[in-house]
Amino acid sequence: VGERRPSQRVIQAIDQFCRQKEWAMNVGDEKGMHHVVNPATVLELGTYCGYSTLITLEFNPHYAQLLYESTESERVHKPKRCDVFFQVQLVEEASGDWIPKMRTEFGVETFDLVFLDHWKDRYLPDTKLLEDCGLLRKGSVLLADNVIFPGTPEYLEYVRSSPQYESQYFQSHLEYTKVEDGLEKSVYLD
Ligand SMILES: O=C(NC/C=C/[C@H]1O[C@@H](n2ccc(=O)cc2)[C@H](O)[C@@H]1O)c1cc([N+](=O)[O-])cc(O)c1O
Ligand SMILES: [Mg+2]
Repeated sequence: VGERRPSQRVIQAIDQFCRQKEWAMNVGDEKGMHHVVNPATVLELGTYCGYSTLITLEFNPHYAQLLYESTESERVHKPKRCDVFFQVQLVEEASGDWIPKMRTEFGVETFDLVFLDHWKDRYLPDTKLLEDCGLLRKGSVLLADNVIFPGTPEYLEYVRSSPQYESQYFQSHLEYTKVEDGLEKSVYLD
């Protein structure tokens, strides 16, 4: 068990603070994302404090600044290797505006993993946008936080009833609490 990477120490400090001092809406250490296959191209919708970030969309300049400081990454278009294993590219825009630009602005063909953790009423429209823009391929994984609390009923209904997805619920708790919540993992079948 080697020395924790700086980013892991930051995560540990965030979890400790949110458990002991002040709750915050990070996906948290219990739900986590550990059961998701090892992705190469990841889109995160909703950076917040950068707890779980890779290519991430955030339009609140305050949260965006937090990410720059915690990962020494530069502003969008000048991706900087902020860790041995991945680049962080932060887009300070609304998901609905920028998903259609992912191919032209970043040369993304398709995403291996999309982590949905932004406004809950954006999960469904943004999923349909990703489909319409051809940014999902056979096997792409949508991982959605908060499908129980605060809840994303329309999104859940869609991915669970659509023949285009194989969907699975990972029961857990709302971060740092005993309230039920969980992650929905939906594999795009194309
Ligand atoms: O509301 C929640 N999350 C909304 C997150 C929103 C984040 O996504 C960004 N964004 C970026 C791009 C956009 O297009 C829109 C928003 C916003 O600027 C914010 O940083 C939430 C709430 C609870 N809760 O217990 O109440 C628990 C959770 O785990 C949650 O995730
Ligand atoms: Mg969340």
